[in-house]
Amino acid sequence: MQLIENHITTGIPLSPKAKLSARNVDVFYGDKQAIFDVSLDIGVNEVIALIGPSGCGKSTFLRTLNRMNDTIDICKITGEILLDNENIYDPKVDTVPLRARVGMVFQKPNPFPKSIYDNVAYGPRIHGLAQGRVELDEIVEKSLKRAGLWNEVKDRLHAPGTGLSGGQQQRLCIARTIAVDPEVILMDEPCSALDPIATAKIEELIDELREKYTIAIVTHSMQQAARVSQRTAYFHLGQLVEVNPTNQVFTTPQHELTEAYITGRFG
Ligand SMILES: Nc1ncnc2c1ncn2[C@@H]1O[C@H](COP(=O)(O)OP(=O)(O)OP(=O)(O)O)[C@@H](O)[C@H]1O
Repeated sequence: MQLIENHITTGIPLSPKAKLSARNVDVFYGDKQAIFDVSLDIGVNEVIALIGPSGCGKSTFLRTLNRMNDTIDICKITGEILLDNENIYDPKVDTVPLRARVGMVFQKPNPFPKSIYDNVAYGPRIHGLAQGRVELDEIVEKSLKRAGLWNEVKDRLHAPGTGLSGGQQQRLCIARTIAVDPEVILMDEPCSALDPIATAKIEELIDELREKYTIAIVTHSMQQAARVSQRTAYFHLGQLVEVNPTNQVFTTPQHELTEAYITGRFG
């Protein structure tokens, strides 16, 4: 693998404080290297979009940020991911509370086969976040409100989550993530299974969630990256080629590979 010259990877977040910092991260699936020496800071209350051609390693990199790759046996990671300056790959880090702090929303909405209420209450119950029913009810209501779903479901909280529309299911999954009070939300193409109206709702929601959380979103849609993110990171063949303010990436990209991608010359 030839390393790409002239990375534009200063990686300095727009906000002064980094919430997550990747340092020299390499990822291997067996003998095959999928991520090459990626360093990137993600700021507090920032939405960063990860873009690039299919197979460039966006999802792999995203999954390093909450050790979701641990679930893949052949996957090995070197380097460091610092969350508030602590390396999440330190052997003493427990991945269960880590994944509550750094929650994840997947491409395909994946509610549990439980009621709407129990989907949201699940995490708070296992993490012991509520003292009793009243507190749990409050967490469920607050999370559904924050995910913009409360008004649509408040009269049927005990109906199955899987009975909702695709867009509602994705907002339910966001409510489930929010319910355990995360600090970072990772989103892996959260709208790719949704229609344009449901997509617009999730995009509005991402903008609102930014006030409270740090968000990293993988997207195939450059329009979506432009609408929701403050910075955009362009990946190419497992390398981080450029990270810059989103409007700059889409108007005056600094690297020729970014320019080729955004002008549709490959991807
Ligand atoms: N579980 C796995 N086992 C082996 N190789 C994998 C695995 N997951 C991803 N890869 C490989 O790692 C590389 C990066 O894949 P990844 O899914 O991270 O890219 P991506 O940019 O998110 O792609 P896409 O946009 O198509 O979702 C690819 O070559 C892919 O084949």
